[in-house]
Amino acid sequence: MPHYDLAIIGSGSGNSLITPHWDDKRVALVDGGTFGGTCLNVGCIPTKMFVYPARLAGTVREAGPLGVDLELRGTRWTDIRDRVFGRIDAISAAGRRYRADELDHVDLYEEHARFTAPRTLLTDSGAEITADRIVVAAGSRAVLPDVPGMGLPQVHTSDTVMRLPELPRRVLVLGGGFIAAEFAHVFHGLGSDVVQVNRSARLLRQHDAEISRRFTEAAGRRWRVELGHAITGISANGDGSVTASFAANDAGRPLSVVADVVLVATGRVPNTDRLGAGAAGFDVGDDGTLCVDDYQRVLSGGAPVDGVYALGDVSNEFQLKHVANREARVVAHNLEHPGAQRRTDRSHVPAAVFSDPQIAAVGLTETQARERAAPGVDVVSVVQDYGSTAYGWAMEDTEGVVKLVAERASGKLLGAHIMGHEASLLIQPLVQAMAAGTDAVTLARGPYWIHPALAEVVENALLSLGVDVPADAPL
Ligand SMILES: Cc1cc2nc3c(=O)[nH]c(=O)nc-3n(C[C@H](O)[C@H](O)[C@H](O)COP(=O)(O)OP(=O)(O)OC[C@H]3O[C@@H](n4cnc5c(N)ncnc54)[C@H](O)[C@@H]3O)c2cc1C
Ligand SMILES: NC(=O)c1ccc[n+]([C@@H]2O[C@H](COP(=O)([O-])OP(=O)(O)OC[C@H]3O[C@@H](n4cnc5c(N)ncnc54)[C@H](O)[C@@H]3O)[C@@H](O)[C@H]2O)c1
Repeated sequence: MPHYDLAIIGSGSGNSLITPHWDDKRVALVDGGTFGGTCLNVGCIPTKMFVYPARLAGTVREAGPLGVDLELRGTRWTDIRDRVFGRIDAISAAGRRYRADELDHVDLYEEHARFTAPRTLLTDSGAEITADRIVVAAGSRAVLPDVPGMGLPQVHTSDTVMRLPELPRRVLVLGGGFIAAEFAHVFHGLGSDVVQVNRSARLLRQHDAEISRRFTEAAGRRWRVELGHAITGISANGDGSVTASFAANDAGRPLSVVADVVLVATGRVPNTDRLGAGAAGFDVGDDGTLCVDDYQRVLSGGAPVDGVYALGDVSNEFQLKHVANREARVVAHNLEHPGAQRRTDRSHVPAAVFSDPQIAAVGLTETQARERAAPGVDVVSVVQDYGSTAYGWAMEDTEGVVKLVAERASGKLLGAHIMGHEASLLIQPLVQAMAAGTDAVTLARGPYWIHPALAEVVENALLSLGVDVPADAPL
């Protein structure tokens, strides 16, 4: 039975734990999927490499009102796909080769493993691995509704839909979250007829209600959006297409949609259930996450298990790569400095939805801020249009908004929500301010804001927020 100083389940964010500290020690890296994990192979990176060309195609629509008559002669799906995976597959292969062949102190196990005891793993081929320290970085996977037809070859998840042999003529997108919003934009932008069907009444409903409402309307202006319908089944038609059937949530009419490809984007679950967490006695949350404390130590009966850590989608509810990366840095430190353990700070985690329009958010929604406000604390909010700034005029923008939520008396920023061009860039000064504890007045009046950059919409939102301005505030 091989024994290691460190065993890691998952070659996504887990791969970054193999620092020079381990050069003179023995490390096992176990991954039953594609080397490099979700973000690299089927997640953040390839999706954004599809989003960008889809966005370029969309500029044709935006240019006309500005007096620039562009014509879209077509998009080349196979060229786009091959550019994306030509780059990504090579990175995954090189990473795999490095770990498998070039590092004497690392053993790569390319199979699924589960715990049989807190520091013992059993792989599918029967190899038993013990280690002084084990890190679980096993990620999450897509879940599909339990209805007939989900096994049809036309039905895809984000794992497979980017490798299609050709651009489908008709795409049905199921769901109203991040993945659905991004892929509806990709396929619409590249030229497919897209129908997005969501069970609830708004898209991106975890977002601030104002943003969610505005995004639902904006998406409906681009592709067909059907709300309040739950899938009941998918059946194959004789011509290679499928028909998906939906029941209305209320007394409304049922719906059926014919499509060549169905993308199911109805959420992801942590891979905890396939890890033998029960055999090891680890705590599992109601949402299926492996329970960890602030130091990323896996818990058993509420107490940390010596030497066992977890990070990323398997153990946090964010399911975001920048959170997994941060947690990996904390775990790497804690493995290397057992006497000086550090905590993960998750207080101001931003996220962006790379759809059209783009969305970015950090902190509380207005509803959450009002519900959570301490007695006597007044919460204020503002919605500032991109179109109220000079750059917004240049763009002839009619959709973009910055929404801010803050405490009136202290000016403390509680939440920021942006929809529109490069929302993911515009939000970053607000993320920085919230992380550093900079109040709205100081952020608005301290630094210079470049004129007439689009960032002025953030400056103007801060200035119109309605927080109290101290007498000695910068002018
Ligand atoms: C379509 C899509 C787009 C996304 N876009 C973004 C984005 O733009 N920005 C963002 O921040 N996040 C995005 N995410 C989320 C992001 O990809 C994840 O949060 C991140 O990859 C999680 O990293 P991880 O290390 O926790 O897990 P992963 O990268 O999933 O790694 C887990 C690895 O563990 C392996 N594994 C699992 N169980 C076992 C086992 N029992 N034995 C052996 N191996 C096992 C798997 O094969 C996998 O390789 C996206 C996700 C998807 C699906
Ligand atoms: N840009 C990014 O950062 C990015 C991009 C993609 C994915 N991600 C991460 O991946 C995670 C998973 O993405 P996702 O879009 O699959 O999940 P999600 O949780 O964002 O959305 C799931 C959607 O599916 C719907 N749904 C759930 N069960 C359903 C059912 N049975 N029938 C119909 N609809 C159903 C939900 O109402 C919701 O609209 C996200 O939470 C996010 O953290 C991030």
